[in-house]
This record gives sequence, structure tokens and C-alpha cells, in this order.
Amino acid sequence: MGGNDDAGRRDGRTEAGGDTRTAERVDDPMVEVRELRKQYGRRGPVALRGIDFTVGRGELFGLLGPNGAGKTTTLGILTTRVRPTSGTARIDGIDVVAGPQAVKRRIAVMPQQSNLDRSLTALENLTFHGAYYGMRLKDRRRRSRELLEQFGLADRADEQVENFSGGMAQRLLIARALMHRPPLLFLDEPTTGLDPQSRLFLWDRVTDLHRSGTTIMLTTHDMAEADRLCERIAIVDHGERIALDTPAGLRDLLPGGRGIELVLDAHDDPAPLLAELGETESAELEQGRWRVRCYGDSRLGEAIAVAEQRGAVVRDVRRLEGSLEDVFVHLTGRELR
Ligand SMILES: Nc1ncnc2c1ncn2[C@@H]1O[C@H](COP(=O)(O)OP(=O)(O)OP(=O)(O)O)[C@@H](O)[C@H]1O
Repeated sequence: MGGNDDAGRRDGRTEAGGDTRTAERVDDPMVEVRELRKQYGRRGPVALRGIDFTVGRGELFGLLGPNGAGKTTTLGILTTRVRPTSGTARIDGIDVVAGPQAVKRRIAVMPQQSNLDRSLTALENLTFHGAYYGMRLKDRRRRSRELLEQFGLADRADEQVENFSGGMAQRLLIARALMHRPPLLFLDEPTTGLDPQSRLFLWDRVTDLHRSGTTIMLTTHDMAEADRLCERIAIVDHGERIALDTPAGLRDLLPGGRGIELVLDAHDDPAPLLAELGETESAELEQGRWRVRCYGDSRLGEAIAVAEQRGAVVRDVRRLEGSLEDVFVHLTGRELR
């Protein structure tokens, strides 16, 4: 990175990363994570480097970051599967290490990989799960029917899961997770691999659940998903929280809120040459090819003209949309994927 981007990014970190903004003022926490660290093995990778965040009761909260950022590890700790190296995590006031059984009763997890029993019917998958949680037969049956209805699977209740499409299996996974009426639901990359229609359907169900008061924590590397669903989002990268705010608050981290992005061929960092267009930041994508962002009100034609006058070859140009993707690139200098 070059140009005067560093100042912008540092601002972003201290503002969004600090706990002084409304972003971290949570009155009634359902999830509290403090200084959470995780190293796998004595010499293994450090997945978390001291993460902090709080999720309010009834909130729909997103953990957003690229592959390997530490999202699944965070979820693993909160769901008592992974032991933290240090730091604390509490669910509904209960420490996840000290009280794993009490935590498990309060949570539901929709895992990244389906672990449905494919030889059973949809209904059986739900009722067996209810039995595991000690639900009475009548309640199990009623709750299963209710959830199959809610997730658009009522007419497939007696069909073996083996025959289900990816979208149907995904919906059944959430339905199963909700059998014991947990107040907190974890969704780990819930729509990865789904077709657009199944994705929309799932988003609607998640929104319904949120409206009905369930606290939901979602991990995703899908910016659109986080933007559309979440009330607040923690962006994580390399095991660190680099921002935490509402989607609108995160967008405000872009200097000036708008700007232009150019892909240029140039020998040296072209950012200083374009400084007259406003605050700039740059990243070398490959040898001699740069991505430069100019924040401010410049027009596309003006930016191209200035770049070409300075000897750069313009390969691509676009107006920044102020999307979370744009914010992520601003904070990290990298694309999300
Ligand atoms: N069981 C494990 N043993 C060793 N290293 C692990 C283990 N699980 C995760 N890691 C490492 O910890 C880091 C964070 O991984 P994690 O799965 O938490 O990230 P993620 O953000 O969920 O990514 P993804 O979207 O790919 O699941 C990575 O470097 C990963 O290789």
C-alpha cells in the first residue's frame, strides 16, 4: 500500500475498532467475547489474536472476513467445541469453558457441512434431534411439523434426506438446530454453495427468526449477505477484529464516502501522482500493475486524464459503490476473496 492511505486506515481501525462508539454499547449481552486467543497446538497457526465483541440479546450480528480469518474458530469456541488458548467467552453470562453443558442448552448451531442423517426422513431427523434434547414425544412431533412448515418442507416431511437438494438440506439443518427452542442460533456460512433462489429463501427465514426474537450470530465471507441481514458486523482479518459497526457505520469509514478506483500499469506507485484528485490509496496487484483509489468527487474522465498525463496506462476504472467490499479493501488493502 502507498500514497496517503495509511492515515485513512489507521483512522478506520481506531474508530471502528475502539469500544467507545455506539457500536460496542450493548446493554443486555447474549454473547461476550474478551481478548480471545487461539493457537492450534504449541507451534500451530494462531487463529485468533485477541478478539473482542459483544452481541446483544435479540441481535443479528455478523462476523465477516476472508477464508482463514478465524471465524470458524470463534464459533468453535462459542459453541464449546474448541478450547481457547486465553481470553474469555460467555453466552448468556455463562463461561463457555466452565459451563459447556449449560451453554449447549442455550445454543443451536447450523454447521458449514451438513451432518443430517441422509438415510432418515426430514421428520425423523427433527424428532430424533428433539429426543436427544429430552423433548417429550408430543412436543417433538408438534415442533417438527411447525418447523417443517416454517421452512417450506412440510410436503417433504416423510421423504429421505438423501433426495434433498442443497437448499432443502440447508433449510432442514436450520430447522433441526431450532428444535429445542434455543435463544441463540449460530449460522456458519449458511448460504455457501446455494443457488440464488435458495439463498433468498434462507435470508427471509433468518429475518423471520430475528423478528421473532432469536439472537443470531452469522459468519460469512459474503459481503452482500452481511450487509443485507446484519444489524452490526465485526470484520475480522488474520485473527484480529479490524472494524465493528452497523453496515452504515462501516460504509462511513470510506473517506468521503465515495470515490474512483483505477487499475493502472506504472513502474512506481502512482498514488502520489494522483493526489490532486483527493485522498488516495494504492496496492500493487502484481508487478507493475496497481489498484489506486481516489476518494472524493472527481469524475471518471478527469481521473483517467490525470493518470494518463502522468504516464500511467489505465486498464480499468470504476466508481466506488460504497459497498462493504469497498470498505474491506480500504481497511486491508486486499480483496475479500
Ligand atoms: N483444527 C485446526 N488445526 C490447526 N489449524 C487450524 C484448525 N482450524 C483452523 N485452523 C487454522 O486457523 C486459522 C483460522 O481458521 P478458521 O477456520 O477459524 O478461519 P475462517 O475465517 O473460519 O475461514 P473459513 O471461511 O475458511 O472457514 C487458519 O489459519 C486455519 O488454517
